[in-house]
Amino acid sequence: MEPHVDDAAGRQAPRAGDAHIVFRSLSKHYHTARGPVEALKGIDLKIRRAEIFGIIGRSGAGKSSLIRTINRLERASGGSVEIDGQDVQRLSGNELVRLRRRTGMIFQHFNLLRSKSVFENLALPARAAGLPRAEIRRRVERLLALVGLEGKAEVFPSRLSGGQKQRVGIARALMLDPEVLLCDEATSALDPETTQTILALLREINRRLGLTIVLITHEMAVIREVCDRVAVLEHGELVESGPVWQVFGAPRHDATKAMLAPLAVRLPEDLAARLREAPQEGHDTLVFKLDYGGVKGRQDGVGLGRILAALGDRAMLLHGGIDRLQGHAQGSLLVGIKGGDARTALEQAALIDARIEVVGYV
Ligand SMILES: Nc1ncnc2c1ncn2[C@@H]1O[C@H](COP(=O)(O)OP(=O)(O)OP(=O)(O)O)[C@@H](O)[C@H]1O
Repeated sequence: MEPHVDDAAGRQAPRAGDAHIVFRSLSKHYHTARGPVEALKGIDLKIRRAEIFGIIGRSGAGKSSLIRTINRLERASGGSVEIDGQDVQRLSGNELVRLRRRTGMIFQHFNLLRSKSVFENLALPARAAGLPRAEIRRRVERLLALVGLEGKAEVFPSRLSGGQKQRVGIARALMLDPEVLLCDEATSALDPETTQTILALLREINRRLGLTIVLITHEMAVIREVCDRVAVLEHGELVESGPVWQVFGAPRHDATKAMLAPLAVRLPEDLAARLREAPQEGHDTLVFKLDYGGVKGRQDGVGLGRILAALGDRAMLLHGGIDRLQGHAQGSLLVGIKGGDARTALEQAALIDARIEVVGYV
């Protein structure tokens, strides 16, 4: 098929999946009274056009510093950040203004002007960009409809719920038709139900407008719900990245495992209370965990026949379940085998295509 050509110079039109934002050996340090703080160290990362990309990390890992280098709210100390091949570090004043128009941003606390109506909040950046009045009015109407706030143009932010304020924030970020939307903890101030509706809206915007969305969050459920790929930062370094099903299905780095721990299947309290390290009188059921996920090719589910064939009919499913993440089966099953000799049981379990961890005996 002929490549689609979009401009007079014959350049190829950007396509979903192309590299859109590229960090090369990016570093950032801050000068503080107590000396330099290395917030980012040698980050190499590509974010693709039209994907939803999540950045996670514990507090102080460098998430805000990283996202803020994209629209140069922070300058890098070394390396580069490119958008469509353009090094944002090298932009002149006017080019920087244009870059900021191409990268909308939304914030945890919405950052709306309280003394201005919704209309005015949306109109301000457009006026600064020199858009004609009629066009501003058209855009405000279209975007308020897109975010589900028709009829709210004259309302003041104080009369809106948190979720509605974030919808205004999203509409404002879209006023200048950006190609990138940066989300800085955009749902962290919202209750779980409102979070779901905002995430659904971000998904819809991503699909309908083909926007590249980069979000930082400390909420793993947000990443799981909405992101295509994810990167994990720890002490300013990129420690792992990949599709969410892979990183969440089989986390490799301790920082990732620690952040995902709250989502992990754990031994229920009643069993945990009876748990022993070795078999004893009355504690002779070997308990182990089978972890499924993060493995290429396992899309259909987990074969019960194989579990039964390997572990025999003394095996009991104690707890857990299998979920689906981006079309991949993943989850954990806690299995018990009564009176089983641990070694034989584990050798048998190894025949099942899962990661195995002995929990103890109950
Ligand atoms: N303006 C600044 N001046 C000095 N140090 C800073 C500044 N901004 C961030 N830092 C330091 O840089 C490191 C990375 O901070 P950053 O805010 O990027 O991390 P984060 O992962 O976003 O953290 P959090 O989840 O707590 O917001 C931290 O050690 C932080 O204290």
